[in-house]
Amino acid sequence: MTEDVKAKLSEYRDSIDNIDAALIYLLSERFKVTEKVGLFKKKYDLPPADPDREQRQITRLRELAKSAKLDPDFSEQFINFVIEEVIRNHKKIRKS
Ligand SMILES: O=C(O)C(=O)C[C@]1(C(=O)O)C=C[C@@H](O)C=C1
Repeated sequence: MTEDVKAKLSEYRDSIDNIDAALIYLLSERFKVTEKVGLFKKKYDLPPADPDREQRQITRLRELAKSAKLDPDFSEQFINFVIEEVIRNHKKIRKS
């Protein structure tokens, strides 16, 4: 690798590191809110999962992904992955 190539790759990676940090902070904020939702659902005896809400989120995010030139299937997989973890947390809170 030439010095120029190394420098360019390092520049791209610095940018990736910043974006990854932003994603972690955003996810952390999302999970702080969903923890409140979990406690709220426990208090009012609401079910951990709401499939209708999930479907609306998926539809909305797929549209947003298209306009952002991101793969809508990837976006759907990503939000499903996050929601799965939220539901697991809601169930834990419910049992606590
Ligand atoms: O909106 C809710 O009811 C939530 O519990 C939050 C959330 C989400 O993470 O977005 C999680 C589980 C539900 O199935 C739907 C959405």
